[in-house]
Formats: sequence, C-alpha cells, structure tokens
Amino acid sequence: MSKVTVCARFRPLSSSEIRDHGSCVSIHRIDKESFNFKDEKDGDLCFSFDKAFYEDSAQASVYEALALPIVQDAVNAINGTILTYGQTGAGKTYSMEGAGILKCDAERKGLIPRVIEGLFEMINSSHGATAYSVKLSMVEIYMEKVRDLFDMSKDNIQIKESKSQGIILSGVTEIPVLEAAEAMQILSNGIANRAVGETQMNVSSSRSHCVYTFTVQQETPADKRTKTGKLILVDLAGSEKVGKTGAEGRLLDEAKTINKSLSALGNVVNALTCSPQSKLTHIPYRDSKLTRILQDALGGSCRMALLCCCSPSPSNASETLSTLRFGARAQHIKAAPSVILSEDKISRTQESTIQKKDLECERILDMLKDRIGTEEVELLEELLILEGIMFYPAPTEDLKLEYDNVTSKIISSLQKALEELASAADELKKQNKVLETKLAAAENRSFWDKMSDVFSLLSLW
Ligand SMILES: Nc1ncnc2c1ncn2[C@@H]1O[C@H](COP(=O)(O)OP(=O)(O)OP(=O)(O)O)[C@@H](O)[C@H]1O
Repeated sequence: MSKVTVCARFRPLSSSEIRDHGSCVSIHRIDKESFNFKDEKDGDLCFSFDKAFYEDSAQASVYEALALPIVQDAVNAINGTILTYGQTGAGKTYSMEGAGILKCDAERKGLIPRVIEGLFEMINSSHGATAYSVKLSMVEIYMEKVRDLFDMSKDNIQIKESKSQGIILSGVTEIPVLEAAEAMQILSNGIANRAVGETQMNVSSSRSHCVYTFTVQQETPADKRTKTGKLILVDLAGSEKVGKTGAEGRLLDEAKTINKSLSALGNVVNALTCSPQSKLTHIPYRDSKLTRILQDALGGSCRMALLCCCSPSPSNASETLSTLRFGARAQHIKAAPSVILSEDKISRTQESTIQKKDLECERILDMLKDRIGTEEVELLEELLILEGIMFYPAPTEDLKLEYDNVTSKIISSLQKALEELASAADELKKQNKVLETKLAAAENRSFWDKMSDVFSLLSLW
C-alpha cells in the first residue's frame, strides 16, 4: 500500500490583487511541509502535506516532489496519475504547462515539458536490450463529453473498462513519438484546440478538464511479455462561484458543468476515505466523465499525485480553504499500484481469434439495440469487455468485412445467452430470493451494477 502524494502551492498575488488588497491570506509557514492557515471563522488551521510551495517556489522543485517519482514509475511499467486541482485562476495550468509549452524559459517550464524531458532522458540512458516506445494522446472533458484534442472530429469518445488495461478511451488518437521536441510540438498543437474562455477571474480560463496520456511500452527480446506504463496528467478546470466570476450564457453553462463534475470528484474522494470499510461502500465513479476517467487513479490501482493550487488573495480565502481541505482528505486515499502491468504477447492466430469473437459479440449487441435500448447495450458491451469476453481494441472495418461470414452456430448460442440475459432480471427476481434482496438493496445503483449481479448469478460467462 502506498499513499497519494499531495502538495499545496500558493501562486504569487496578481497585480490586480496587489492593487485591491495589498496583502496575502494569513499563512504562517511551519516547515517545508506544514503551515497554519488563519480562517476568519475557524481560527488557525494547521495543514500538513508532502510539500508546500509558495510564491517563491521554483517550477523545478514542484516537478521533483510531485512528478519525478511517477515518471520513473512509468518507465518501470507502473501506472501513475498527476492532477492539478483548485479554484479558477489558482495556477493549475501554469503549474502544468508553465508559460507555454514551446517557447518558455527554463525556469518557468511547467510539469508537462519537464515530464517529457525526464521521460526521454530516462529511456535514452537505459542500457540493455529493452526497446521503449512512447505514444501520446490528449483529450478534454468539455460539457460532459470527451473530445479528442488530436482529432476534433472525435467529439464523444466513449470510456470503457477492460480487465487487463483498466480504464480505456475507446478509439482515441494515439501518436507515436520518438523524441522530446516532437512530443512538445504535438502537445502544443493539442493545447491550441482546448476550450478556453475569458472570465472576470482569469483572462485565459480553462473551460474543460484536460487529460494528457503518455503510454510507455517496453519490449525485451528474451521476455515473452510486453510491459506498459501509463502516465496521465490532468489539468482540471477550476471550480468557481458563478456570482464572483460574472459568468453568463455559455460561460455559465460551462461553469455549472465544471462545478458538478468537481463535486462528483469530491463525492468519490469522500466515499473512498469516509468509511473505515470503504471497500464495501459504493463508489460513485460513474456520476461524471471525470471520475470515470480517474477511476484507476482514485481507486488505487496506480500511483497518484495531487497538486492543490491556491490563490493567496484574501478575497479567495474560502475557496483556498476548501481546496486545502480537499487535499487533506485526498491524503487518506490508499493506493496499491501493480508493480508491473504486462500483457502476454499474442500471436497473429490468437489475435484473429480474439477479433473474430469480438465481432460476433458486436453483431449480437447491434441486434439487441432495438430490443433493450442503445444505452443498455453500451453498458452491456462494457461489461463484456470488463469480464474479458470481448477485448479491446475492437476489430477494424476491414476485419469486420473479412469475418462477415462468421459461423451462425456461435452467433445463435451467444444470441440465446443474451436473450436469456434480457429477461433474466425479472425471472430471477421471482425465483431467487438472494437476487431479489440484492436488487432491492441496489435501488439507487446503476443499471450496469445491477447487470453485474445478474451476470454473477447467472454464471453465463
Ligand atoms: N506560480 C506562479 N507564478 C507566476 N504566475 C502564476 C503562477 N501561478 C499562476 N500564475 C498566473 O496566474 C494566472 C492564472 O493562472 P492559471 O491560468 O494557471 O490558473 P488556473 O488555475 O489554470 O485557472 P482556470 O481554472 O481558470 O483555468 C495566470 O496569468 C498565470 O500565469
């Protein structure tokens, strides 16, 4: 078990804050990790994190404390996620990108360019026969839709879950990169596609959560397995009090959606840390796209680091306090990252068998759409992937044609099984007291969770 790394960072006062207030919120530094925050209502509150950074802290020290260990992990095939959290204008994007990805002086470079340089340095200095390859993807969650920032025509990417790979963005563009400069250029193009707007709090406010994924794959000739480490950086959109930011129209809609997803994030963190038996508690990952994408990180199957970005202005004291409280709570999340995530190399024959099976499942799911609804079929597909019955990625169009004459015998047996499933809930409710109790207790749970119960009881698969 390891714990989440949590750091706090106070940005410098902006020129307008200096003009309006002149001074910072009252913070008394105790040591490198702890400080007292003076709250008007609650008095002196002591916060202690893995590190606390102030207006005089260097970007390099934030990278070293927060990201360096996670970059090392990714090269060793351990997944990791780094999040920047905080109210609008608190310095999340500055911490993540610095003063621009491409043309930024060395001192002000943010986490992303440093992560890229660190990653390629580690890969290039590794000796031995291991061959590394790096792929990049970049999406934003805007108005509860996942948009591919490398291909804006993909504006509603589906989030799926697989047993072996965890959370997956279905069909997302992944660009192979060979060196740091190429990676920076590609990410800079993606950043240019992000939704940004001007508010009273920030002239360049992110209106979406941005998710950068670096997939590092390594192959050793002697080994029969390939190992993959995923490094995910998330620049969250900032929470905002809409009265304060002066948001109207589209900006207001965006702010409401952002606030809703951040409160879903808060609920997940609460559910994970509230109960001593949190394993038994339902964790509402599916309440927002953000929490669903972060499920692996929050659920503890990979390392996580959180930077709580805070404004030093007295006018933002209550938001700063709530950011610090979020960080303090997140410290209690427990993680047990898998040391090595590996996949068996599969032969071409195995691959074609898998694709054939996937194709059969897809065909049946298509047939079921009319009968049980598109949303339910999507959930069912997720379940099939999760249960390891279907695999990801889905077969290409060419392969679909190639397998057009797939055996009717297998189709009909699968179809029969799915038909049974469609009526199973009602049938079993009558016959099976255990299921009835389970479903009754699960009144507030999603269709998907209920389907899991049905699956496990049917033992169909
Ligand atoms: N540590 C810092 N040093 C110098 N300037 C900073 C620092 N942090 C933030 N800033 C400046 O403060 C302003 C707001 O920062 P930034 O855009 O990063 O906020 P944000 O939290 O990403 O906001 P939003 O959620 O609205 O996107 C920017 O002009 C940025 O350059």
